[in-house]
Amino acid sequence: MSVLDDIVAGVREDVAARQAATPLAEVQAVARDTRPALDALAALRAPGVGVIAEVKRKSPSKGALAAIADPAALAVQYAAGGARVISVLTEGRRFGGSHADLAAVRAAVDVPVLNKDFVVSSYQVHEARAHGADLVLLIVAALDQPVLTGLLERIESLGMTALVEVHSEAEADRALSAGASVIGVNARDLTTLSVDRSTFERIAPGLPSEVVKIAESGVRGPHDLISYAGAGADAVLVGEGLVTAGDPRQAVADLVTAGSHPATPRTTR
Ligand SMILES: O=C(O)c1ccccc1NCC(=O)[C@H](O)[C@H](O)COP(=O)(O)O
Repeated sequence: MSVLDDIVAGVREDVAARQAATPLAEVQAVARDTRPALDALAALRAPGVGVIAEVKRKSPSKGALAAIADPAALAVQYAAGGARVISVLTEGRRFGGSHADLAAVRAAVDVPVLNKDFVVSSYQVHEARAHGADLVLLIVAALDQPVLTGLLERIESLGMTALVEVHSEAEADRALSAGASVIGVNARDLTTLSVDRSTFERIAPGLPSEVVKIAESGVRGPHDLISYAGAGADAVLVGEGLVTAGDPRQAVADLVTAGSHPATPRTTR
């Protein structure tokens, strides 16, 4: 079984347990009372290369990364450094996250918040909204085409934005067919877990100019952001490089400075 299949199997079990405890109608009722989603597309289309800063405790590839006792405090540091979006990993078994993390971050910052998880059912989309998410990740490799399209439509019907993650040209075609307007190219191979930044350079130039292009994984400093920007990134998504930094606010600020430098290229729309 691949890492992705293993993670998704655990997610399905956890979702079934949550749904048995809290029926969809209750989650939807909470979602209806939640502040409307922020316009993440506008944030991602702002000038300069944006930084999506991730709250990430551990991962299958690296194990424990950072204790993060107070995810909201970390998110406040990220926002103070100029992060355009905060990403919160909510998968529990392999990443140590939770919806409580998502809600705490949402309450602490004013920038859009991404729910980064392995979403395979519409129940999770409603959970994301009920906990204040503005964006929701969809991983093409984990979804067949009708489910991908249906989840994307559900996300948008709730006023949120879908970040559709791909690892190959074929997956990028599927993301576009489903109607994605924000596509993340993840440099981390979900079979080997190795990071190859050239994946973005290969896939991004083939995406339509109006699609927002996010380079995910492998950013360890401004030089990586500049390199992704040269290949057309509108934003980078950074986890490990920030949660392991001594000063996360400064680490984000250094990336933001690199991303807003006039010499840093960015796709023109
Ligand atoms: O990080 C992992 O090991 C991982 C393994 C399997 C599926 C997803 C995984 N990570 C999720 C992400 O996409 C990253 O957290 C995100 O892109 C940030 O990456 P990084 O800056 O390299 O921590």
